[in-house]
Amino acid sequence: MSDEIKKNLEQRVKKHFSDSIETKQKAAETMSEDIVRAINLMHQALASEKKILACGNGGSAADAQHFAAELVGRFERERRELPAIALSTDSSILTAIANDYSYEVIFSKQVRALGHAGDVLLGISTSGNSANVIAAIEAAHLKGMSVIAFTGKDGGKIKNILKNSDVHLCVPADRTARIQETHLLLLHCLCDGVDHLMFD
Ligand SMILES: O=C(CO)[C@@H](O)[C@H](O)[C@H](O)[C@H](O)COP(=O)(O)O
Ligand SMILES: [Zn+2]
Repeated sequence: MSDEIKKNLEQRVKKHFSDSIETKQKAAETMSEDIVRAINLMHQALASEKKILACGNGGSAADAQHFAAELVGRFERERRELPAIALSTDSSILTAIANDYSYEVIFSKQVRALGHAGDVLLGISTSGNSANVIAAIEAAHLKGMSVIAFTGKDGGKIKNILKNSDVHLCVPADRTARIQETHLLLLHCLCDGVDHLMFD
């Protein structure tokens, strides 16, 4: 690799870092109040023995799993297990529903199967437009569940279907990578906030 190519790549890497930092700083300024609302919603559900269902596609599927692992296993401290299920993990359920019905209903059918009133759905979509996350939110509402939606860009279609009692955390960025990086930070804020309220 030539020195010029190396230098160019280093510049690109540094730009990712500075853009990511900038997005997160902007998010801290504009989103903190709503992040606290999300912590409160999740804490109220978990303190009443209710559970969290989480869903998303691609990188957001990984985020849903990451979050469920931190609630069921642990985040930063030893504490009792907290109930959470990622709806993106069971390949038999996912392939059967996508094959027999459609990809659009892979999460909503699981919400109808597993969700109860008082549970919380965490729906993650950087565009706010993934049809299967939208269908999951609609199914959650019909079940009497609350919704926390992680989006970005202009919030997409999801921003129009949320209720006042739901929480919409829309990252102020247009690039999917920046939005996803900030979503991960939001998840860790939720884990920390819930642990603090429940176990400190
Ligand atoms: O991780 C990435 C891109 O960084 C991709 O896998 C990305 O998550 C997928 O394209 C998703 O299908 C995008 O869906 P969404 O965030 O718009 O709901
Ligand atoms: Zn990604």
